[in-house]
Amino acid sequence: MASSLGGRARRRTRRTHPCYGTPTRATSKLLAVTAQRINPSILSADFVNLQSELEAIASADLVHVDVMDNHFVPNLTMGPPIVERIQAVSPIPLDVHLMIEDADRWAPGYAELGAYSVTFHAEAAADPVALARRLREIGARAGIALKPGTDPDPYLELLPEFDQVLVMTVEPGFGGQSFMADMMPKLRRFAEAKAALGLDVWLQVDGGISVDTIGIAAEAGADTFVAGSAVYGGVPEDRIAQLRAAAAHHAH
Ligand SMILES: O=C(CO)[C@H](O)[C@H](O)COP(=O)(O)O
Repeated sequence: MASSLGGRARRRTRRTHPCYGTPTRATSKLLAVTAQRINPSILSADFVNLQSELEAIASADLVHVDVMDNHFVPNLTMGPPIVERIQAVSPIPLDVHLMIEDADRWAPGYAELGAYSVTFHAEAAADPVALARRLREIGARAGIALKPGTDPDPYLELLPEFDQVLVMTVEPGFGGQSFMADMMPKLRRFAEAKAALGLDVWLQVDGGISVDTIGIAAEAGADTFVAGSAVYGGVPEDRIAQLRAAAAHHAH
């Protein structure tokens, strides 16, 4: 599939991290024994000072970049030009979360600009498997996200096609919402499928993650935690350390 980001979608050097290396299928195998990941969401950062806000979270694992189009969700954030600049200056790899319609068309461009991981919504993709394969072919980790109301069943058997599953623990669109503990049975279904299939797919949660809720998600099988207001609502480095400690307490 050709990229639809026009001249901006030049292939970029993928920003790697000493802990991760290049995100190939082989690397993915090595990551089977890794611990949990804390991915701050820059949705809660000061958008006027993004570079210093990125430097403030250098102790995190990946930076979660929320791309919203005001169609798939009722909010608008950024597109390829800004993500490309974030990619250029971020001290840690990019975990791009696309909350946009027509993911089949737009997602490959984010992989081409060098994002380490690109997650699209199941509800916004016509052919999730073909799209995931395309993302992997470009060199990114392929993620699929499910809104709270989306049935996990069709995706359980597709798990080998993905490097990450994002179980939304709020309705996508805004930071600062309350954690939906009733998403834990869905998360457990994916954790069980992951174990049964012997996969190292990352299970991510996003929305309302704090020191009070991260343990609930970790207990249900999450290993990758997105936190916006919980990180940027204080001193980011301290908040990241606190979240890491709280998650580790409940690690599987
Ligand atoms: O995807 C998102 C919203 O759709 C954000 O990543 C999420 O809301 C993070 O914010 P918070 O941790 O404050 O809930």
